[in-house]
Amino acid sequence: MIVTALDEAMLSEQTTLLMAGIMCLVLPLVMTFYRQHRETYPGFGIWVGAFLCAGIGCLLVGLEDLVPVWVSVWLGNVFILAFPALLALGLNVFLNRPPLFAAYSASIAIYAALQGWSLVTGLSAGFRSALFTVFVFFYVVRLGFNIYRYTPHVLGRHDKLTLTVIAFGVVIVILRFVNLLFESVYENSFVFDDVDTIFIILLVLASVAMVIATISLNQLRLEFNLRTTSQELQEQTIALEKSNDKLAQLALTDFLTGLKNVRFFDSEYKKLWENSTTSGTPLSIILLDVDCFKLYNDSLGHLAGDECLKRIGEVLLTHPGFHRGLVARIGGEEFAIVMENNAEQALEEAERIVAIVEHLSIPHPSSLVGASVTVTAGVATRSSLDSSREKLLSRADYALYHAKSLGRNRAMAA
Ligand SMILES: Nc1nc2c(ncn2[C@@H]2O[C@H](COP(=O)(O)OP(=O)(O)OP(=O)(O)O)[C@@H](O)[C@H]2O)c(=O)[nH]1
Repeated sequence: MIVTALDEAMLSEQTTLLMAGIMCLVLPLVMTFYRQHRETYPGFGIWVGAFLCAGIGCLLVGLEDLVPVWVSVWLGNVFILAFPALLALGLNVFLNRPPLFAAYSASIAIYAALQGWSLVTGLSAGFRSALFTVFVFFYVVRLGFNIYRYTPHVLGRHDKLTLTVIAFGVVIVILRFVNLLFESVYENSFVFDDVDTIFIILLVLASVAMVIATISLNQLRLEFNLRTTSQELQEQTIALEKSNDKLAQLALTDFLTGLKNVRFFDSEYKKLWENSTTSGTPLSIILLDVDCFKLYNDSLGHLAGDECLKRIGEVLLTHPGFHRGLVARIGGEEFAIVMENNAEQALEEAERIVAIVEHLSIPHPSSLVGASVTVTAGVATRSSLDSSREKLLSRADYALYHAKSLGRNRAMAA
C-alpha cells in the first residue's frame, strides 16, 4: 500500500533527469553572475564547467527515448562523470596544487572506454551503474581529502561547509552502491522501482549545496587574503616606523663615538636654553678638547686616534653626572656638555672628567702634557651677561682657550 503510494508520488526517472539537467544548467549561470561581481580564484572557472557538464549529461540521459543510445547512455554518463572530476580538478587549481589534468583526463577516458565496451558487449545496466558509482566515489573521496588536507593552506583553517557537503556526497554515493549490491534482493518485496529517482534528487540537492560551497570557499579565501594582507601591511608599517625612528636616531648620532652629533646639539641646546629662560633653572656648558691630538694622530696614526676618541666618548656617555644633560661631539676632537647645573657643580664635573680621562692612561708618546692622553675643559654658566646662547658658548670657548694656554689638562670656568 505504502509502496504503491510512494510509487505514484514519484516522478519518472527520465523526468527527474531532465529537471536535474535544467537545474544544473541554471547553477553555472548563478556562478557566472557571482564571477562578474566578485574576484574569483583560478579553478572557479573549472567548477562552472563542471556544473555545465552535469547539466548537459543529465539532459542527454533524460532524452534517452529521443536520441541514439550511445548519445544518452554513453556520452550522457561521460558528461555526468566529468562533473565530479572537474570539481576535483578545479579544486587542485584553486588550492595551488598540481592540477593533475592528464590523470583526470585519462580516468575519464578509461571510464568512457569501459562504458562503451559494456554497451557494445551488452553488459547489464547494473554493471554500468556500478562502474559509474566506483568512479564517482573515487573523485568525491579525492575531493574531500584535498579539501580536508589543503584548504587550511589558503584559508588558514578548515572550511566546514565544504567538508559537510562532500561528506553528504560520499554518503549518497555509498548508499547508491549499497543499493546496487542489494537491488536484486529487495527488488520485489520492499522498494519501488524509482529508487534511482531518489538518488538523482539527492545528487541535485548535493549539487546546489556544492555551488553554495564553492562560492563560500572563494569568498572565505578573499576574506582570509584581505585579513592577511592588512595584517602584513600593519606589520610592515610598524617595521617601517621602527626603521624610520632608527634612521632619525642615526641622523642625530655621531657614528664614531655613539654620542649625539652637532645637529642634535644645536636643536637640543636651543630647547635647554629656552627652558632655562622660562623656568629660571641654571644652565652650564662644558667644552672639552683633546690635548695635542694632532701629534697623537701623527705619531700613532689616524685609526689609533679614532679609538682614542671612542674611549673618551665612552667616558662621557656613561658618566653619571651627565645623565640629565646633553652630551655631544661637536667637532673632530671637541665635545660639548650642556647641563642644568650651577657654575660650581659644572666646574666640579669638568674637573672630574679631566681626571677620569687622565686615569684612562691612554699612551700619548708625543704629548706636550704628559705620557698619556689628556683633555682640557672650558666651563661657562648662564648669567645676565649672556644675551644669547651663542654668547654663552663663546664664553665657554674662551675659557677652554685660556685653559689650553695655561698648560692644558685642566678645567677652567669663564
Ligand atoms: N683620528 C681622528 N682625528 C681627527 C678626527 N677629527 C679631527 N681629527 C684631528 O684632530 C686634530 C686636531 O688638531 P688641532 O686642532 O691642531 O688640535 P690639537 O693637536 O689637539 O692641539 P691642542 O688642541 O692645542 O691641544 C687634527 O689633526 C685633525 O685631523 C677624527 O675623527 N679622527
